[in-house]
Amino acid sequence: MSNPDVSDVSDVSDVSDVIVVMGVAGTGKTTIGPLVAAGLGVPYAEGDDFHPPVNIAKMSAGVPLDDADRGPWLDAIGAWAHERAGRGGVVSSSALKRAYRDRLRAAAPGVVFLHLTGDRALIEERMAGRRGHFMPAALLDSQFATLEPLGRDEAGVAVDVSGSPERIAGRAVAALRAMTAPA
Ligand SMILES: Nc1ncnc2c1ncn2[C@@H]1O[C@H](COP(=O)(O)OP(=O)(O)OP(=O)(O)O)[C@@H](O)[C@H]1O
Ligand SMILES: O=C(O)[C@H](O)[C@@H](O)[C@H](O)[C@H](O)CO
Repeated sequence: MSNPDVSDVSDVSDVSDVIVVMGVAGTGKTTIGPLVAAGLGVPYAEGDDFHPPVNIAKMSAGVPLDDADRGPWLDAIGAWAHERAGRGGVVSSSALKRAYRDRLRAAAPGVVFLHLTGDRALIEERMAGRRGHFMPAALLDSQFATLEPLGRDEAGVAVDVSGSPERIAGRAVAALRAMTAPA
């Protein structure tokens, strides 16, 4: 099937890799991540929950995080990924720079990235419709400016975020299964 729905794959639960759902703010990590975790039969952790309050306050005030702000947050996510190694899990983290992904890989060497990619206009529109979230859409420029897409040597897949969450998650699970299947 060319466009599997996530329900097609939700009965299989043998993925032992830890998946980091990455991408700019508003790309759908919080929406798609739990669906991918359900499809793989593994637990989901929300990356925003690992931020210290000072980071949330900074973003709420419209100020982008810098490398120093993101360090302890990445380490907390890396610790979760390490703890799940060999048992599987899905965790969200913007992981915008390669150096941030290097830091996550240092903590959890087998980690695989799922990059949710999308058109800036689409993501901005979705962010504008989001209510009660600390992240202002005004920070989207800095998110795209900071983003370094996956390199060819980085374990991971990129999935476009057009369409329904179920369709996106279905494509993501299929792509992850294809790349993590034993040779
Ligand atoms: N495929 C989709 N179709 C329609 N709306 C979507 C889709 N995916 C996400 N959304 C909506 O877009 C908004 C942003 O999605 P979400 O909060 O999941 O992004 P995020 O990457 O987790 O953002 P952040 O990094 O800022 O926490 C939400 O209001 C969500 O409901
Ligand atoms: O690296 C960053 O700039 C931050 O982690 C953000 O990406 C937020 O976590 C998230 O996007 C807010 O909703």
